[in-house]
Amino acid sequence: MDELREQIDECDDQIMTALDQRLKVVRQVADYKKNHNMPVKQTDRMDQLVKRLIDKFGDENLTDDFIAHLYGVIMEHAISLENETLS
Ligand SMILES: C=C(O[C@@H]1C=C(C(=O)O)C=C[C@H]1O)C(=O)O
Repeated sequence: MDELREQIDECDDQIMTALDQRLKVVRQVADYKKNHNMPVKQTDRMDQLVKRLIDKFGDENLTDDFIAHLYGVIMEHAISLENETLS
């Protein structure tokens, strides 16, 4: 049991490291949009992104609904940070 939970902790560390890296890139995207007068929220990109992830990773663990929900939360947070960056 301890060994299994260590594996879960390692997975969580990887997830958080990847999310932090993603948000650093999002801040760069915010700067680009500011310089090019582009809107922060881009629903076409968000839809394409979720579709790509579902096509690539969707299975009995990562269900379509879970991927859509998870990335809804992640992208709304990204949009909040972008708006903060621009204000
Ligand atoms: C990061 C961007 O800004 C917003 C956030 C997105 C994201 O977190 O992936 C995607 C589209 C935009 O609504 C982007 O336009 O690429």
